[in-house]
Amino acid sequence: MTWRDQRLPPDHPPVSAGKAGVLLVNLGTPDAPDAASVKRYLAEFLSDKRVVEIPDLVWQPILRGLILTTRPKRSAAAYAKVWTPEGSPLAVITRRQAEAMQARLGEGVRVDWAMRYGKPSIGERLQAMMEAGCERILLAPLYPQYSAATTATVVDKAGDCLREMRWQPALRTLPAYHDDPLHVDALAADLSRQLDALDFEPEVLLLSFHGMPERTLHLGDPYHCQCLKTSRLLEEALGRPGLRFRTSFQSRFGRAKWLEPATDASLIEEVERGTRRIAVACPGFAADCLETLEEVAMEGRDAFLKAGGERFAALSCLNTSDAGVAMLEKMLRRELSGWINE
Ligand SMILES: C=CC1=C(C)c2cc3[nH]c(cc4nc(cc5[nH]c(cc1n2)c(C)c5CCC(=O)O)C(CCC(=O)O)=C4C)c(C)c3C=C
Ligand SMILES: [Fe+2]
Ligand SMILES: [Fe+2]
Repeated sequence: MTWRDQRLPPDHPPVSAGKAGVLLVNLGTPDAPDAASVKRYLAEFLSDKRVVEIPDLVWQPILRGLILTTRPKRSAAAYAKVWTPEGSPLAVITRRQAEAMQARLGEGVRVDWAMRYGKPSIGERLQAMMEAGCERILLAPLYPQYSAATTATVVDKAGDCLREMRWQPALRTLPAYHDDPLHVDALAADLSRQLDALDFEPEVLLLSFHGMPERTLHLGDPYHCQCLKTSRLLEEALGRPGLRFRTSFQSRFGRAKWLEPATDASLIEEVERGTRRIAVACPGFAADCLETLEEVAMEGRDAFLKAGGERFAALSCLNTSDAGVAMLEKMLRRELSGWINE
């Protein structure tokens, strides 16, 4: 007989315990594609010291006085172009990924999802999981490549929330999976399927990753190297000798130097060197979002065609594709080892 089988005294608070849970986390997104919601979201996101590594005394006046007075309107217009009836693509896809994992992992594990910035928050979902009896939680930041600005800040936030709990869950975290054969094979299978379905043959496959300030590379962030490794492994796994591969970094923010080459400049450079047919994939994003659907698939396409390119295809992220959910299930089962019946 375990303590759980014993009868509790009548005045004892209710006990619900013994389960394992998985919390999928992605970056975060505004509640609505309007300037006020985007402002709230950006204020939280860009005040994170893991994201903008400038002392508050210098940064907060720039953020409050300049960025939050100009950017929300422009970003809201971009969000409006990709918003769906169910909400922001990033939130909708992350929720569907969690639903797919719940169906695959079964009732023995509780699967939930959260956003690092905005809603549903990590704190709210961790609390709900604890209340549902999850004494063991696998925190899964859905970033294939590690960076302090993404992966680490998810763990920081979970730590902040746990600090407030009397009864804490045991915590595991999903490591970055940039070179995990499960990830590389899933990307290769899914991108092959999409390339085969195109009505043209691209000359170039551009692999576009979210950028980071170049300084973070010199400070020891492994993000840049992990992006390049994903690219190399993906090129090998795709095995398409007729296709030329190229890696670039998108979404530059602020005045500092960011990782290069930039995606927008690379697209124009390709046209200048004679490329007319291109496909772009974003293997640093687990789910399609503003950066892939608007910046690459809309802005990138327009710029490429305007410069003289003829065919442009933006390929989807793994999202809830067969390859994507099969990969996620295998990775989660591996990380849950010993916590669930295999
Ligand atoms: C995939 C990894 C990501 C890294 C690394 C990353 C670093 C990073 N981002 C900014 C600034 C912004 N990013 C924005 C959107 C955004 N970023 C990621 C992912 C990474 N960011 C995603 C998935 C998204 C999309 C969110 C969505 O709602 O769809 C934005 C907001 C949009 C805008 O106003 O342009 C900003 C700002 C910095 C400064 C940074 C590294 C230091
Ligand atoms: Fe970003
Ligand atoms: Fe590197």
